[in-house]
Amino acid sequence: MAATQTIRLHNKTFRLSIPHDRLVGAIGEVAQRINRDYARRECPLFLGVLNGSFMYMAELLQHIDFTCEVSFVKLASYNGTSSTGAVQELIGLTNNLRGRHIIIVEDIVDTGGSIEHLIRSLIGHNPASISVSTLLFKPEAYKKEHKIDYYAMAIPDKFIVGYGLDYDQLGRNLKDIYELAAE
Ligand SMILES: O=P(O)(O)OC[C@H]1O[C@H](OP(=O)(O)OP(=O)(O)O)[C@H](O)[C@@H]1O
Ligand SMILES: Nc1nc2[nH]cnc2c(=O)[nH]1
Repeated sequence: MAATQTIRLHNKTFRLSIPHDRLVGAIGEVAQRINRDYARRECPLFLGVLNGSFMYMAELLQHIDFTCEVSFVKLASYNGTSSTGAVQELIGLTNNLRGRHIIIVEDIVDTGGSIEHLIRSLIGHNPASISVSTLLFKPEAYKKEHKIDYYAMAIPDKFIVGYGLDYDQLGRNLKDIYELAAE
């Protein structure tokens, strides 16, 4: 079924930006790169960042063909359509990470504040390696140094919702990605 062209969440209008089939195709391609790079590493751990990563994690893992573990942590920095700049504490990390190969799974890397905070916390646990995988990457907004190893799509610096991403908690269930329309 064709995707709805515009939607309304709270008081804002969003228009269709990336249809579901393009998301799934791009995720399949990034998964093949991860499969090649991690084929010989012992039991890598995919570490999803809640809430937004649940859709990307679910699709990505269906394309991964090596033995792996999956876990989730939570961070939160966004309020409404702009960053609060304050990344909250990492919660929910129960795994022993010493010597593990960790692949962080994010829905979006924007300014990079969240992944920088997460990477700093993870380094303290002495993992064997850390890489970053994200569904969407905003290169124009990114302000940090850490390499974004695996991104399915680079997008312009516009606020988007859908496929796990929210506007004030709404829109996470949308199967396509929508961008904020000019008022
Ligand atoms: O690169 P940044 O500028 O830090 O932005 C990216 C972060 O923002 C979103 O999380 P958010 O804090 O909105 O929490 P959520 O996943 O629960 O919606 C997203 O899931 C990333 O974690
Ligand atoms: N929903 C949503 N969350 C974000 N977190 C960082 N950037 C974005 C964005 O464009 N949309």
